[in-house]
Amino acid sequence: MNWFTDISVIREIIRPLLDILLLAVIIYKTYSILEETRAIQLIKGAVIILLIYAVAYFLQLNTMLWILQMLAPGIVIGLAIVFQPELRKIFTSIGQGDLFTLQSRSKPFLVESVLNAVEILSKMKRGALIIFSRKVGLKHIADTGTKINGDLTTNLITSIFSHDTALHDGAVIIAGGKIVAAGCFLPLANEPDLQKSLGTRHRAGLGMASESDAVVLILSEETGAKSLAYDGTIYYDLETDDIRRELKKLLQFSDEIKEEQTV
Ligand SMILES: Nc1ncnc2c1ncn2[C@@H]1O[C@H](COP(=O)(O)OP(=O)(O)OP(=O)(O)O)[C@@H](O)[C@H]1O
Repeated sequence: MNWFTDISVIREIIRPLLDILLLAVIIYKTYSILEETRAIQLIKGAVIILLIYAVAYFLQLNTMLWILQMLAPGIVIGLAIVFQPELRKIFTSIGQGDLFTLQSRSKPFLVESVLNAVEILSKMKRGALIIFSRKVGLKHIADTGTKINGDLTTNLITSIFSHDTALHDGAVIIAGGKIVAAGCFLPLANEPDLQKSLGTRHRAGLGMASESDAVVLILSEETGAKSLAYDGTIYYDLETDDIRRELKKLLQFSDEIKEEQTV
């Protein structure tokens, strides 16, 4: 009998605890993914609508309640469409079992190889588009280009972008410490606020950073400006030291040091 009471006590305590713990982790992870994207506005908007609903409910403002109830399904569907990239990020993150993973170290020498190449290319007045894959797989993007699977070296990056070969056009994808593919086609950002002077290379970089968690390094052929795009935002014309610091910070989330990582 004792063991039976013990089990039911454990069940009574462990089950709600587990329930709360899982919910807290999901809410926290969702918030941390959303916080660096435009979806934070979505959360603020949702909180305001909920507050209006609560006030209308307690004061029995029937017309307001009726309107909110009528609009609710439309709002949910509309938001799901507008924030589809952010939702995809959340579900991919959950699907890849990242909820409980700890941050891993970045490999500083990989960052240095890329930065050296960018310096050389900048002096040669060449443009470049370099994608660092993080947790979200980029196989569908790598498939649009030419598979390389070569070691990440300054020479390889420089030669990809410095010659007028088919590979210099498009983006290079880096994952697992390797140059996985080159000449890749990226989705273009549909950002009305983006500076008019920024052309398709920058739009493609921002598009990639909006649709995935990738970090994108963009070297402008025209101005030599080096920019980073990540979490749906482009940071234009940064100093090399700032790029180095940001890359090391951002890529510590990367699986790029895990040999088993796929694109
Ligand atoms: N969707 C895309 N995916 C990958 N690369 C792209 C894409 N669109 C453009 N590019 C790259 O950008 C190059 C054209 O850059 P463009 O001059 O239009 O843009 P930009 O942002 O003004 O860049 P820059 O300052 O280097 O001139 C193309 O030759 C190609 O290499």
